[in-house]
Parts: sequence; C-alpha cells; structure tokens
Amino acid sequence: MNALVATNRNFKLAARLLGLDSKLEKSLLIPFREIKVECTIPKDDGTLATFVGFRIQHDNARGPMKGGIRYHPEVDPDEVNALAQLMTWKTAVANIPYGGAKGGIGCNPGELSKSELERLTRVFTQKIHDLIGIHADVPAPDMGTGPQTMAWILDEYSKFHGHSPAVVTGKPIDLGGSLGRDAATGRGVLFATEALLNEHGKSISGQKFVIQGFGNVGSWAAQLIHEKGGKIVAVSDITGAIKNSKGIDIPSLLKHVKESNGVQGFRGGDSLDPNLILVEDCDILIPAALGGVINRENANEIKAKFIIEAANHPTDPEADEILSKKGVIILPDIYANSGGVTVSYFEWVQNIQGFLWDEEKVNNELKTYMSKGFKDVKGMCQTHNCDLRMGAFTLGVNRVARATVLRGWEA
Ligand SMILES: NC(=O)C1=CN([C@@H]2O[C@H](COP(=O)(O)OP(=O)(O)OC[C@H]3O[C@@H](n4cnc5c(N)ncnc54)[C@H](O)[C@@H]3O)[C@@H](O)[C@H]2O)C=CC1
Ligand SMILES: O=C(O)CCC(=O)C(=O)O
Repeated sequence: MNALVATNRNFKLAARLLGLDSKLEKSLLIPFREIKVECTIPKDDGTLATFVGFRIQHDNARGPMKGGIRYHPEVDPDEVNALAQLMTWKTAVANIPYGGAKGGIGCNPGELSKSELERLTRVFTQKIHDLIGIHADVPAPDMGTGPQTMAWILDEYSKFHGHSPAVVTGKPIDLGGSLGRDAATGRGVLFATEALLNEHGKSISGQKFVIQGFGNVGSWAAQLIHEKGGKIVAVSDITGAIKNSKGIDIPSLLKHVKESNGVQGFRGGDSLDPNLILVEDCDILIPAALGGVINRENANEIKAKFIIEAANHPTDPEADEILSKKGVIILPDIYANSGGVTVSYFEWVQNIQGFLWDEEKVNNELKTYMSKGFKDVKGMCQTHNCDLRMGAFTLGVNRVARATVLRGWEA
C-alpha cells in the first residue's frame, strides 16, 4: 500500500477515536507547505546530472518543523509526505516542542562520489535555505545521509544567514553536534523494547532478535541489545543477510561491516536469502531499513511475537490486521524510533544555550523521555481501548489538535 494512503488511514482512525471535528481533521492532514526543487550538479567527469529534491513541511502548531533528509533512489513525494506527517505525530508523542517535516533527494548515494554528494547537498540547500531555519524547520539525517551531510547544509546555510549551528541536528560533534546523537535512535529502540518487555514480565537477555537494516539505527540497536544479553540471530542490509542460531558476535560484525561496507561475506554466520529475513524464527523482529516491508504478502509467515518499528512505517495497515489476529504485538514507529529526534531536540537546545551536555546526561534524559512516552501511549490505549499504534496516533494527534485549536483560526 502507498505510504501516504497507509499513513492517512491511521490518522483518520485516530481522528475518529478522538471524535475530531472534520474541519480540524482536514487542516491537520493537509501539509503546511510542499517544496520540490531541481538540483543539477556537474559530475566528476564533467557531465551534468539532475536530481529532484523535496522538503515537505507538514505542521508547525507545536513548534518549528523537524525531520530528516533522505537520499535514496525510491524517494518520491508521496513517501516524503507520509514521513513528514509521521514526524508531526512523533514529535508530539515524544512531547518535544516541534512540528513535523521530512526531505529527500531521489538519488543513489552509493553511486555518487563524496564531492558529488557535497555539490548535490549544497545545491539543495541553496534552493531551500529561505524556507528552513532555527525556528522554522530544522533538518537532520535519515537514510543515506549522516553527520557529514548536515555539516555541508550548515556551511551552505550559514553563507546566507550567518553561523547557525542550530539549523540542523545530527551534526559532527566538532560543529556543535550532541554527544549521543549518533547512537540515539538505536538507544531509544533499546529503551522502548525494555519498556515493552518489562510489561510482559520479560527482559532483553536471552530473547532472540532479527534485525533488517544495519545502518545507523540497525547497527546501534544491535550493539546495545547485544551488550544487554540479547541474542541477535539474523541481520540483513542492502548487501545480503546472515544468520547464526547461537547468536551473531556483533562487535566482530561491526568490524567486518566497517571494512567491507556490508554484512555480506561475514564469516561468523551462514548466509541467508535477504527476502526471508523478516520471516526468520525469533522472539523480536526489528525492521530498521525501508518502509512497507511488512505487508499482506509476508505478515502471515512472521514468527516473531513482538515487532519493534525502528524504521518509519515498515508495516502496512493490511499487515497490522493480520498480525493483530495472530497476537503479534507491534511497538509503532512514532514511539519506537523517537529517540533520534528526542536527542536532536537536546542538540538544538544545547546549540541555542551555547552549553554542551555530557553523554551521560543525554542518555539519562533520553531514557526519561522514552519511559514517559511509553506510559503516555499506554494511557491512550486504555482510554480508547485500542492497540499500541492507535495509542500512539491518538496521543500525537490529540496534542497537535489541542495546540492548533489554542492558536486559533483568525486570519
Ligand atoms: N537515522 C535516524 O536517526 C532515524 C532513522 N529512522 C529510520 O530508520 C530507518 C533506517 O535509517 P538509518 O539507519 O538512518 O539509515 P542508514 O542509511 O544509516 O542505513 C540504512 C540501512 O538499511 C539497509 N537497507 C537498504 N535497503 C535495504 C533492503 N532492501 N533490505 C535490507 N536492508 C536494506 C542499508 O544497507 C543500511 O544498512 C529508516 O526507515 C529511517 O527513516 C527513524 C528515526 C530516526
Ligand atoms: O532527528 C531528527 O530531527 C529527525 C529524525 C527522523 O527523521 C525521524 O525520526 O524519522
């Protein structure tokens, strides 16, 4: 199912549970602003290449819009729109003073040199610099981008507006990035998983995990779960998949990935068909790559008892229904992966204050926010007699709706 159709469907279900007025519902659904820009750069060989970049600014009722920038061949306006909307509900679930946005460029970063990526990022920033800003819209990394991308955006933006470290988060530490931001989404996934398991009288230790995606989010989640005694029995990335029923030695895998740019060829496990990773036997499945991967084609075959959505919208509504009938418990993206944007908020606060926190403070504050988020989501599940996805959606949508109404309708 198209990502936007799926996200709108979840929003509308939540709006119905909350009894929202239809005019308010419409105003919450339609994005604040959609930006589409042409980005033409000279390639290293002197030829020209043209890419299309997007920034969808979904809502700013609760504060500046916030969300990552994705570089991926499948970036399209509907997907970015869905991701921007999810950011609005996510920042509200986390209860941080932001709205939601998302951006992306349709490109394959693996096929571009570092200097081509730098030129592309600078051209994109030139096209959108007037519409982002410290109190307007604050980008961050997502799939295919990272601290270096944020450094180029910061540098290009600062040429127009003066030195502005708080205009992006997820920056390198040397440019005002926060300690702990790199690991934050994975660490948040760990805290979210602990909160859920605790409620079921279980702990991480001894549980069997499968992780799809071994980039920023998947690799940090794997590392932290491994340190807590979780047994990671299968992992995949774009290069392939590996499995080891005794548990993969994650520090050795991290070393291998650093040297070989992917999990393929790792000797501490057997290779596995990447198409079968999601249906591999485990207790807990963590999708940490693309959207829409859990759908009606594979939902019935999933063996996990719990799914922790580290990726954004990995599960289609059709799969939600199938999994719910099977008794599988899903911890939804807008809560489970909110650790990244929460520490982005801490980074922005540090930049504005001009005062750096130590890593222990960052991680402790993150734990507090993730614990509070879980309690708030559960509270909405009880109030509306609904599952965790609708608990999170009603929580987020209700907070944004209240802020929207309080700000008023006068033109
Ligand atoms: N980076 C962040 O702070 C946050 C990221 N997310 C979400 O987490 C997910 C992963 O993002 P990052 O780790 O930042 O991206 P990344 O670019 O660092 O890593 C992506 C990983 O997915 C793998 N991958 C790509 N296509 C695949 C496929 N077809 N099958 C299996 N693996 C595949 C890549 O090889 C790589 O290991 C995305 O859905 C993103 O939106 C959510 C919240 C915050
Ligand atoms: O850190 C941020 O501002 C946004 C992270 C993001 O794009 C996400 O949570 O999906």
